[in-house]
Amino acid sequence: MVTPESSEKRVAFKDKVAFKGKKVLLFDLDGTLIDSAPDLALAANLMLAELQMPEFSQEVVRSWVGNGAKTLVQRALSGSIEISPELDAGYVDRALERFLQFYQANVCNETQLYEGVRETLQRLKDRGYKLTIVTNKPEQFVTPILKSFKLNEIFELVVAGDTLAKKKPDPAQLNYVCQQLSVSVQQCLMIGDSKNDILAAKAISMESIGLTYGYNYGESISIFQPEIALDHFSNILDVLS
Ligand SMILES: O=C(O)COP(=O)(O)O
Ligand SMILES: [Mg+2]
Repeated sequence: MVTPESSEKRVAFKDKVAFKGKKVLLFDLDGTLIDSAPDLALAANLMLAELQMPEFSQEVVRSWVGNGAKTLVQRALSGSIEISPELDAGYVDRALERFLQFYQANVCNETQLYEGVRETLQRLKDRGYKLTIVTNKPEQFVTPILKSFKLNEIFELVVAGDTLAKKKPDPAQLNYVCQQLSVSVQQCLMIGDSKNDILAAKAISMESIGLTYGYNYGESISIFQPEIALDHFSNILDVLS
């Protein structure tokens, strides 16, 4: 869906490059490069079934993705995006262990790259940009997914949800990319589908692109005011030189 705000910005940026001086692109993974919701929902429902708890549709699980595996498990056990304060920590840990096992076994069953992702990444790399991943997904899943899509070589750096002590919306992972690749915040651009991506970027005044097709808890990404909101991954080529 094109919101009035994103249409206006699209018109403003039409026929000209919107982002200048960028060297490094930071891509979110789930909901940006890959649609992983079917496999996340499967793993969550296998865990819930084992615990004899109600299962949820893929659409509902999709709206719980974005803050890493543990939060997803807590939301599934609560049956809501709001985590129940009554959840026992030991129970959550045991459920999480099972979720991780089920997800590991099904990490790339139905997960798909969004349309245009492979070609667009290659064209951006050919234009000289360094490509990186900044995801809240645990590292143990990121590597097999990238390998299964033969995308492990295209990224200069992968920062996963458990690489550092903090994850998005905290900007620590974004700062880490700047340090590791010796670039300034202004030379970087965060590209993601969720408010976590946009808020992390804003926290350090990094510019960002919001993608409208991913998982943002059922809300429009434009609300969080990325510099621009795009409906298709390949539109990134239009706003970068
Ligand atoms: O694993 C998640 O919760 C979301 O991961 P993402 O940061 O790649 O969207
Ligand atoms: Mg995401």
